[in-house]
Amino acid sequence: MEREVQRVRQAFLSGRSRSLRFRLQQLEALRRMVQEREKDILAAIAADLCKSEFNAYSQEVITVLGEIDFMLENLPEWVTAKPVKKNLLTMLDEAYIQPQPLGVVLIIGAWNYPFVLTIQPLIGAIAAGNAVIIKPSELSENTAKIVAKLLPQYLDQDLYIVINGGVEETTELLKQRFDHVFYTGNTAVGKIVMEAAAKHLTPVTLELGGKSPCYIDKDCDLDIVCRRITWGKYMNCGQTCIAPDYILCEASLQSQIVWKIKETVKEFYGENIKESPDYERIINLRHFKRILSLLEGQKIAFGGETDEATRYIAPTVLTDVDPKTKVMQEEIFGPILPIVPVKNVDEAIDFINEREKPLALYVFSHNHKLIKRMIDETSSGGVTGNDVIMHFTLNSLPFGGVGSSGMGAYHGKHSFNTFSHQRPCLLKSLKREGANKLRYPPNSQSKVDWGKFFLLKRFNKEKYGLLLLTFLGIVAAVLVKKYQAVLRRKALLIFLVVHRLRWSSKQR
Ligand SMILES: NC(=O)c1ccc[n+]([C@@H]2O[C@H](COP(=O)([O-])OP(=O)(O)OC[C@H]3O[C@@H](n4cnc5c(N)ncnc54)[C@H](O)[C@@H]3O)[C@@H](O)[C@H]2O)c1
Ligand SMILES: CCCCCCC=O
Repeated sequence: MEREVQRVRQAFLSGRSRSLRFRLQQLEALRRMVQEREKDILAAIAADLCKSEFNAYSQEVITVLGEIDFMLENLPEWVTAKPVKKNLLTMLDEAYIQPQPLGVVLIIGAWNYPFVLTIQPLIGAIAAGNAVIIKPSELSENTAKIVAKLLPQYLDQDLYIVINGGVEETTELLKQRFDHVFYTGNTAVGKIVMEAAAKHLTPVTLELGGKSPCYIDKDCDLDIVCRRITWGKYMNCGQTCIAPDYILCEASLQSQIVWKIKETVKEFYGENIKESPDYERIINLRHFKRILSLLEGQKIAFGGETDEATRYIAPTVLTDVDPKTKVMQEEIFGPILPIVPVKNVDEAIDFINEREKPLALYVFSHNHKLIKRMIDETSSGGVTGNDVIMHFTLNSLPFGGVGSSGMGAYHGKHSFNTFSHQRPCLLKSLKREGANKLRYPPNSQSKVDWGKFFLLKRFNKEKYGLLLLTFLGIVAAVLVKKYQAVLRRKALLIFLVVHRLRWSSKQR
């Protein structure tokens, strides 16, 4: 492991990942990989999650291709140094922010969207000029294998490598020194990752989970609301980090919601859900059993059918759920949707605020003010109003958690920033030493007053005239510097005119 990391570091130190041209080439190669090997990628995702090619393409591949296109289009602008505002002391200097790669980045992927959750951070890390070690999740072993097979065929083989393995390999990897660790997965492992990174003072991005609430106001079109929730909850068999975890609504809405979700499930997956190509399976037996245990003692309004052999759990809704029961204590990450009755929006807000900060929050209402109030009075990684999941798809929005749902964010420019160091640069001249004398010892009241003037723009009234004079002097100096060529030409002109006038008067 140590040797592998060393090899990647040496490749980074060669400097070749830094040029804009190289980054664009690698991103184009990655795009080619996705396009040319699409069938293999879709087959691997299908084998891991029992997912149709259509779903694998629209939930994972489209996002990856969109992200690459977005980077290719914007990277030339993002990599350029950005001049910044200056103060009176630095007005003749050069001051700018230069984004630079961090170095060697470790990306630890998750299994539930095994392709996009591994490749999308990789795109950001390449765009920012880093070298990368990718550790896909061992739970989605087919996608892990295809990623390890394809990447070296298209990308620089020393700068970007894949290491496959489970907890043991990840533990070993985490002992190494990285310049950034980007982890997607559960909160408990997030703590392990952060602790390991802290030993090297390595910054981390933690894309974690949590119980994302979904509040339904009574002022709503319930047909539309339930269709959108059904889509987001049962997509990928509920194994989506930002799936609505539970519903909060007034008790009187419960039966209508149950009925409408049931009807929508029929519309989406047909009478025999098991036969639907659009309905996935639970990743493994451990998760299957964990999800089943959440049903114990609950009132199942519909669903609840299971099949251990195929790890099938039907879309299920629970009503009148007691917040103290197990299903409300941990992230469900499966196709079970509890409804917790609340009296009103105030109680819903309190309910959310009494718990850990979730990765996503969903609010449905015709009342825009109510949605804004929910946003103002709660906290979550992201929000979608009157829909679910969709904030993930907009790469101008940073995607990430807050509190126990994670730290840091990515997607689009936010990925580029996550994997870059924003290096502040100030370039001074060795001339104009006069102004610098202000900061050299011995210090004095007069120097402090000058400092106040230059940095805080505060005047000492007695010295007002003097300061004003200095200021005008500086302005004049700046103008002279800026218009040097023009002034020189003007002076020459004046000289020639005067000379000519003198000459003509002598002639007369
Ligand atoms: N925020 C997001 O973008 C996002 C996306 C997907 C999943 N998630 C969250 O991830 C969770 C589900 O994923 P998971 O945790 O089952 O994924 P997982 O078990 O696949 O773990 C993720 C990674 O952590 C590694 N790992 C597991 N145990 C480890 C240990 N003890 N030490 C070191 N490394 C270890 C695995 O090898 C894997 O690469 C859910 O909570 C979900 O909400 C979050
Ligand atoms: C439509 C794609 C959703 C991906 C969500 C990622 C977290 O699990």
